Amino acid sequence: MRTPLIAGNWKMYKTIGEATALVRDLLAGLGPLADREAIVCPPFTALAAVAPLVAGSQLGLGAQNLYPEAQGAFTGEVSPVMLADIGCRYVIVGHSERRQYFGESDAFVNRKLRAALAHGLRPIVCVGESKPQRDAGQAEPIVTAQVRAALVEVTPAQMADVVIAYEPIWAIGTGDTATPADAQAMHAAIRATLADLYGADIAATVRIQYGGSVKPDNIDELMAQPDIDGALVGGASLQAASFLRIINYQ
Ligand SMILES: O=C(CO)COP(=O)(O)O
Repeated sequence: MRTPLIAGNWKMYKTIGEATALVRDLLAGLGPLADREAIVCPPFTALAAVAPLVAGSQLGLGAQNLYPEAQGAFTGEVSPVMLADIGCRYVIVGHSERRQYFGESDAFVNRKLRAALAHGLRPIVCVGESKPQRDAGQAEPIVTAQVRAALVEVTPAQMADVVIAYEPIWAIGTGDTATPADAQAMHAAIRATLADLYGADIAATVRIQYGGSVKPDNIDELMAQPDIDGALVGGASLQAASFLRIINYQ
């Protein structure tokens, strides 16, 4: 019912030359993807070079951020219209690095998510707790509150295009991944929140990815969990061999 989505978030890595080389390697190594979807999210500067390479291929394209207006005097920003124009289908919103380093609030993340939807992009909205929050037993209320805040004024019909990524902050870039059981518990709590907001039928269709130190050696057990519908992969998406192994999870 839910087609798992494996997404590579390249963050601030890869020149145009490095990006196109990686995409060529991925395309060369990718077998048929019957039961799953795979995308890459390069930095803005590489999108135009990567787009024609992946067009018509099995690899989809996403961006890492957007500004929630179609156009205007917003120096340095990139609009959803521009991302759709360049060939993006997905866009990451609310990554913890943006919340932490660029002060993005829940309300701003919600604006971005709705702007993405309004322009035909599928938002991948990131939620996740910090280590002190987890240690204080607050992980679940914090994450489910982030989900509710991100989805303010999002209609049931629009939920078909929304992807949620649970990324515990303490697991990002640390090698310290959540256990499959802990990740599953949080994914189930997120799905229960979606059921509360939209009903069980819609909640059952929304894809919830796990992110945070996803590697070739832990992807299989993560994907075996019933509520884990894909992965948002940082470091291990920067090399073709490791990302291909993750895409080809068992
Ligand atoms: O933040 C992440 C993906 O958005 C996860 O990064 P790592 O896979 O490098 O931990």
